[in-house]
Amino acid sequence: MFVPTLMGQCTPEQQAYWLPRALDMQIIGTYAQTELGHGTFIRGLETTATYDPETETFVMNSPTLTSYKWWAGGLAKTVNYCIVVAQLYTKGVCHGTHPFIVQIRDEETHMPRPGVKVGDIGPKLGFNTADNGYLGFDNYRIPRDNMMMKNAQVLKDGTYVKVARHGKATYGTMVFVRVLLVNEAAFNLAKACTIAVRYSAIRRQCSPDSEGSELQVLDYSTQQHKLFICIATAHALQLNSTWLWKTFSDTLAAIKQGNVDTLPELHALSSCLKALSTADAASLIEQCRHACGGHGYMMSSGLPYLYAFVTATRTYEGDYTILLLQTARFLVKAYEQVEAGKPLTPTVSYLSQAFTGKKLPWDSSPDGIIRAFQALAAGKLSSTVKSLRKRLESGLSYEQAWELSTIQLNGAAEAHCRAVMSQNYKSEIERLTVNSSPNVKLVLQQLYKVYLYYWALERTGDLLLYTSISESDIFELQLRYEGLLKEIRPNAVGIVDAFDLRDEVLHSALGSYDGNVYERLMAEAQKSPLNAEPVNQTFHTYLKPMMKGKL
Ligand SMILES: CCCCCCCCCCCCCCCCC/C=C/C(=O)SCCNC(=O)CCNC(=O)[C@H](O)C(C)(C)COP(=O)(O)OP(=O)(O)OC[C@H]1O[C@@H](n2cnc3c(N)ncnc32)[C@H](O)[C@@H]1OP(=O)(O)O
Ligand SMILES: Cc1cc2nc3c(=O)[nH]c(=O)nc-3n(C[C@H](O)[C@H](O)[C@H](O)COP(=O)(O)OP(=O)(O)OC[C@H]3O[C@@H](n4cnc5c(N)ncnc54)[C@H](O)[C@@H]3O)c2cc1C
Repeated sequence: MFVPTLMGQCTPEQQAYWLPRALDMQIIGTYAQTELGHGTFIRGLETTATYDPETETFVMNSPTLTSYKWWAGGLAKTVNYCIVVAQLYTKGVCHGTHPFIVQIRDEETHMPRPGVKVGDIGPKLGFNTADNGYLGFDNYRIPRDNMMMKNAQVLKDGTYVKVARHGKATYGTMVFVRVLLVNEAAFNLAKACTIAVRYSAIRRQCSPDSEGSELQVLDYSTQQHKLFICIATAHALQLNSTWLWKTFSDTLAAIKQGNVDTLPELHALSSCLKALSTADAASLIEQCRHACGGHGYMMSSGLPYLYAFVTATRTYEGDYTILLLQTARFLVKAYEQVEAGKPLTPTVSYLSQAFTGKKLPWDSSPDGIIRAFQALAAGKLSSTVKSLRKRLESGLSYEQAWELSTIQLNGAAEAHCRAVMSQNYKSEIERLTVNSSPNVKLVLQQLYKVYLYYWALERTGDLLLYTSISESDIFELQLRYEGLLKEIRPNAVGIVDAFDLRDEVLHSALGSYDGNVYERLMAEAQKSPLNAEPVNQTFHTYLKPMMKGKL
């Protein structure tokens, strides 16, 4: 995050100085925004940067315990510089949070600079190879030029000048990383399903009839139900990530031309796609672990590590709930635009036909299911706005009414995102397979149908509310879904092989290409330090005395 922030928040002159140093690794940096007391609410950050025109420096301070920076990766022991987000004061006025480049350690000795308190935050659920750190300042001075001045400037005399065309321009790095995280979610989920599907083809358990041989666990319908949605979702996330990257690049190009009109839509999309992709990837990676039974619980399966790594992505760079609420703000505005007969931006354009007051006629084709997801999102949005307005009519302030409606707002944003993801999944497959063989097309279509049927069956309650789906339609869809799993089964191992992930990348005794699961589990077990000696010294120190009654 250090380098993208240098790229996004510095003037060309600042970039010319800092970027080559960072890219050459002459300096190592991190992004220190979150504090002990605040992560989500950026405006509530407490670190201060007060401009002193006498010395043309900013004085950095951590006025409270809760103002200590907390979490930045590599901050504890590795980095010597960091980007610190602090409340800017000049001429006695607070101008809100701004980013600063701060040297925290000596470039030669690596000692913390006087006035800098830095350390490690301790062990975490995962990410323990990263030295996430804390950081505090005691009247620590940095040169005026170290304020990142692309979007706002403090002149030598202390005059504050706002440059950016958009109030949230300094949040740009977060948007960029949210876009990247959708790709990360796809990649890590692909790893987990490669491990679990390969293992399920090797693992045999139970025999349906007492005479026959035991079945590969991959042949059980319930195992297919657990795993094929993981493969389908990995593709859904990958294709949505490519699409989002293009949307991001287009918006960035427009902003460079001075046009910020598409930024709100990008923010709404990157927020909900980051939220849903990281949450889905984490829960499906855990599902892959369940699918591997006891051996999935071994660190050597690779799955616990993957889960611990990915579940953090649901929180960092904007917590799941918080980001869905950001999308909800955008959706409520879109609702108001429909009411006012104003045009809508592309990803919410479906709303213009959705508020008919009638249930959408059920159609079980893929296009029909996508329309049903859109109807569901529109229906939820409409009910949410009704709740919001009822609360306003009862005399509550907008903020109070909004807070009381946040459960519904999150539901509407999640439904919207699922509809967007489903639509993109389908259209990206169609676009990318124009010249593909019929077999490749068939397999990819089977996968996106699994995604659509799975989520339709997960949301039958909502579909009953907002579409004309009947009990027999649901029954028919369930049978179709179960049939599809059987069609995919013969190709399942080939499909995960096609992710083309090398054994070194999977790092799993269960998921290696050669399928030598048991040999690898045993070889990994031999690495346990407890196997280094036939009798462990704790036997003599504790067990034997206890057994002899001498403890
Ligand atoms: C394709 C290339 C592939 C390469 C692959 C390489 C792989 C690389 C792997 C990548 C993995 C990277 C891993 C890096 C490790 C990361 C470690 C983690 C780092 C961090 O976590 S850094 C800290 C992140 N912190 C957060 O995200 C905090 C979350 N909080 C917020 O974002 C905000 O506080 C807020 C949005 C919740 C609220 O902000 P605020 O109070 O200021 O705003 P309001 O709610 O009042 O809203 C006001 C209006 O502003 C709009 N808004 C808000 N944010 C944005 C934005 N970012 N952009 C545009 N607009 C924004 C709101 O929508 C409001 O608009 P409205 O019109 O008034 O409704
Ligand atoms: C592994 C890891 C690496 C990280 N790396 C960095 C880094 O490099 N740099 C950095 O600056 N930060 C980093 N972070 C911090 C991260 O960005 C924050 O933890 C994250 O943004 C969430 O903020 P928080 O911890 O303050 O959670 P909180 O906001 O305290 O959330 C706690 C709970 O309250 C809920 N909540 C909060 N506000 C509201 C609201 N308004 N409405 C409804 N519910 C609400 C949340 O949904 C959540 O359930 C990292 C975190 C982790 C876990």
